Amino acid sequence: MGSVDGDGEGLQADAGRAEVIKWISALIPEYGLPLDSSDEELRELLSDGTVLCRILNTPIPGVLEGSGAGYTSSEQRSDNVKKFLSVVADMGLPGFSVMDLEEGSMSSVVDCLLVLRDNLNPGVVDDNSQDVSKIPSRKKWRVPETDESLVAAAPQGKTPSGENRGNGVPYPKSQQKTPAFNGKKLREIFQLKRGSYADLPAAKISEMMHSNSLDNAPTQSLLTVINGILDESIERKKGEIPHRVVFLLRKVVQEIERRLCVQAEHIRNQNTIIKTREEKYLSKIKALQVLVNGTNEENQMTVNLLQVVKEEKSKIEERQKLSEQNVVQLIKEKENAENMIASLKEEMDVMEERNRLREKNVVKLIKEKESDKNMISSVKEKMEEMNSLHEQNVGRLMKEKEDGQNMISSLKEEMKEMNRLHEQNARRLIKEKEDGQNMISSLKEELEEMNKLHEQQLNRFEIKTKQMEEQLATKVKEFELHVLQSNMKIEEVETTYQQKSQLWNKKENIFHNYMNSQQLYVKGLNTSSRSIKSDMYAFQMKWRDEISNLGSNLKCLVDAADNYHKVLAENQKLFNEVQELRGNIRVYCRVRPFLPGQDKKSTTIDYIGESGDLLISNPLKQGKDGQRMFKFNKVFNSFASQADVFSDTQPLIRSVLDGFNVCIFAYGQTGSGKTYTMSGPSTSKKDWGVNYRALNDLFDISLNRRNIFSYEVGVQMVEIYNEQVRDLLSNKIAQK
Ligand SMILES: Nc1ncnc2c1ncn2[C@@H]1O[C@H](COP(=O)(O)OP(=O)(O)OP(=O)(O)O)[C@@H](O)[C@H]1O
Repeated sequence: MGSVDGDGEGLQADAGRAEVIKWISALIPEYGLPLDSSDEELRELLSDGTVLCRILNTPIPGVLEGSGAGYTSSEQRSDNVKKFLSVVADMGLPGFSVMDLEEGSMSSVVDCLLVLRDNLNPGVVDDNSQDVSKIPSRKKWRVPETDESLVAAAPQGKTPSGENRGNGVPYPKSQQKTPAFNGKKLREIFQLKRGSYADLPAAKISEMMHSNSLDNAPTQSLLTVINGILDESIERKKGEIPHRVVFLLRKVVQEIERRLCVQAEHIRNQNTIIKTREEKYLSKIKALQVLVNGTNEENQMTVNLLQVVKEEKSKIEERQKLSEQNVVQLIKEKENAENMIASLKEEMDVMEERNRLREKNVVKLIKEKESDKNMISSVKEKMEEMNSLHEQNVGRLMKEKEDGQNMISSLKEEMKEMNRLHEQNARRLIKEKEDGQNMISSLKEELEEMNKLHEQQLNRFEIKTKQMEEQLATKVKEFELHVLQSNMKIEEVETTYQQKSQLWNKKENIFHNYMNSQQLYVKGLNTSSRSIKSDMYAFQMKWRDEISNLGSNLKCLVDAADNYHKVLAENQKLFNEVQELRGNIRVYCRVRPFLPGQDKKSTTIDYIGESGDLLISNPLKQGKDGQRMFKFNKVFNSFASQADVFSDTQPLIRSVLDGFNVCIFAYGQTGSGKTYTMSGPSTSKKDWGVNYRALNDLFDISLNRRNIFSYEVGVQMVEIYNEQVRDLLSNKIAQK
């Protein structure tokens, strides 16, 4: 007894690969591979991408245009694979790396194809069947709690940048999809009344699915479609939601999810832009503040410089004042010196006056001397006169000598007295003269000394005056030079000061203008920043409201999905009841076509009815026995395919997975086609008999329900021949 559940990963991989090979063989029979093919054989089949494109093109014709078979260059092969991956990504399914197709494990490729098969479910399941394969996918779309989870759950192929999602394959843009869907049809779908979604033709839904109209549809319309489908599914308890509608529902939910992601991304981008702008504005404001501070510092420096210039100016003014004071002092000194010179001149005048007086005195003394001389001469004359008189007297006296001897003696005495007196006077006069002469000489000496002193003083004064005049002149010159230099310096400083002050005035004006413009600019920036902030706030509020609306809608959707599970369970129950009502025991008849070499004219089939009637005619028998009518649940004519035969038994397979016992067996004479019907003439999927198809369905459904149920499948193959049961899978040949 063999079990399909493998314990190891290798077994699982083999089973998966076999599934994929089975599916590919069914879709494209000419590429059929044996089920036990290796990874390398599968890689060889898929590596040029043609088979992958055909896998998509077969159930969805035209989804990949221009990806035909035949000789393909390496670029074409790569293009084919990329196209395939882009469509898979657009469907929101996991992909694989192009490198996986070239080397290494094929597990990711096999997984991708299995999921794709589950999603496409190509032609095996009819429209009435319940496609439970969406259950795990719906679980994947569960409404995320936060924005981050929204982004994480988003289909990566829908990222705005359209970049790889880790496998190095770029996703195509929406323009690469199938031709545009007619907008009218989309509106019809969006405006459908409740209960009419299931009636939408598959072609219309398929057309819409492969267009980009969902991308352009308003979110409210998409939500209306979801609500409509869910309402309809709840109301249609006895029916099921067709696969195409479920696929539409899934597509719509996927679109909403994508929009949520895009919106979240958009909000995040807007936030980043606002933050960047804010940082930019802050840095600009900082730069302006730095500029203002720098300008203030520059101003401060200029003010300091001006202060220094002012101080220098005040120093120069002080120096000028000092110089002026010096000049005044020098002028005063000059005046003093002049006064001194004047006083000295006056003194000199006084001395000259004195000298003049002294000269006058000397003249007076000389005059007195002369008068004394005159007096002496007059005295001498008088004495001569007296002598003459005396002689006259002597004569007379002689005469009177006798008479006058006495008198002569007395006269002699008198004369002697007179001579003594005269000698005394002469001596006194001589003395006086000598005194006068001494006085004159002393006066002369004194005068000479005075003159010498005066001359010396004069010379000194003159030298001093000259020196002072020279000093004064040099000082005046120096002072004039100094004053000139100071004036020049003051002029220079004043000019530079004026120039600098003009420059700084200009700079100040420019700076003021610049500051005003910058302040206006900053005000403008602040205003625009505030308006942008308020816009963004409004925008965020709007998006928050919209996201909360979407959240509540999605919550409703989740609730509806929960209800959908309940309805699904009810539907399953109802389905099994319907199967029971159709009959627990069903008998089908299959008419085998003639084998090669058999005479086709010898057929006994007269009539095959739609409701299971079979009329057999036997030309060898006459009358009633010649024709016999049989009644079956259904009769398959000789042209019925394996799939036709299986289609009626297929619903029963699901009942097996819901816990019902089902037995299908073939009955008939040797060579009637039992083995053909149950097993099929070959392993090609087209030729699969009921067994293979039933097992395939079992595996498919159990795989789709793997997140909900865990099934254990066992296979037993027995043959009952001549009322003896034989185990056909036993290794022991004789075991019964
Ligand atoms: N529907 C059919 N179309 C074409 N060929 C058929 C069909 N059914 C049976 N055959 C052919 O008829 C022959 C006999 O079929 P098959 O072996 O299935 O008969 P059987 O009932 O299993 O015989 P047995 O009881 O001896 O095993 C086979 O060659 C098979 O290919």
